[in-house]
Amino acid sequence: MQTNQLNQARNLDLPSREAMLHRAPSVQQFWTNHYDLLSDAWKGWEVSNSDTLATLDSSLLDKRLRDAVEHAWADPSKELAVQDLMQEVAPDVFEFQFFDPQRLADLRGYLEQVWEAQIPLRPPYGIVLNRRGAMLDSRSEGYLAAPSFQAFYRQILDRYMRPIARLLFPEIVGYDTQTFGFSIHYKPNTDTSIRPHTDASAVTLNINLNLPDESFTGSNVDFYDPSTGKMIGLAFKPGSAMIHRGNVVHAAQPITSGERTNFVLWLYGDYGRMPMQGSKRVAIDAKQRWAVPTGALDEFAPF
Ligand SMILES: O=C(O)CCC(=O)C(=O)O
Ligand SMILES: [Fe+2]
Repeated sequence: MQTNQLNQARNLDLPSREAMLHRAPSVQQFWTNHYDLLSDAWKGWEVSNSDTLATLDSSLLDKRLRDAVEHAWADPSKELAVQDLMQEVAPDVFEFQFFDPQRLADLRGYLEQVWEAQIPLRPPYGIVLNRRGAMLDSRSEGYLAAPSFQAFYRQILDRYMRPIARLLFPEIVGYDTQTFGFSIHYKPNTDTSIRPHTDASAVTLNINLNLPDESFTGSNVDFYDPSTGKMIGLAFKPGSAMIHRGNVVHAAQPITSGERTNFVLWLYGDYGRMPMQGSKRVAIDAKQRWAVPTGALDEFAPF
């Protein structure tokens, strides 16, 4: 009975933030031991909230992007129309409109209901422990396992992110079979910034979820420009996305007012493999880009 599991999940004793910060073995054990219970609880939650939960589908995405991507799936020779929507804003960093800002309220409303569900969610601790973030991929314990969210997440990765990434960074083909994702939230005095780092991904898609009236100051994401040795500061707009190779050094500047919410999605190869730095861009046929890998997802998680 999923309602029973929903109650059981809500009554679990969560590890303390202290223990999470120290990455105590008991914390990992907590999430591993309760993996199935928590997944079932999210299923039960979705059933009992089906009347009020927004429908998550491609209608939330920018229409131009959706149309160009749909055409490319139907006829890969049309893929350049997708590339035309991408703007190179730093060397090998591309910005484009991902969500329709007017539709983001549906997604954010859904995520608000997720927070109110009182089902334990594991926060991401890639570099820092982000308090109001969640793991999104089924390989991660304590992930957001609600089936409708998972279908949406998979659609974003398989139908949008992977072919777009292959178009921009052809050398990642074969290093893009596996998926990973988390959400992050910045707010002054809580989680404010991330120091310079690279991601353990072949490619990263970072999508902003701020509503049009949710402005913020600070919180630029800086990307390293190897030609000048300097960082280029870029600002997210509601629903905009940046896509870059995981090995580009980047950092999030402190947020000084407001809040910022993003989804961060990664692709890499089986068991975390990544292309070699500077590996050759091999030309491939457009048809190979617009395809979903047929192998199974493995269980490797970078954090
Ligand atoms: O602040 C951002 O949007 C970037 C986050 C990031 O680089 C990361 O979580 O690895
Ligand atoms: Fe990063």
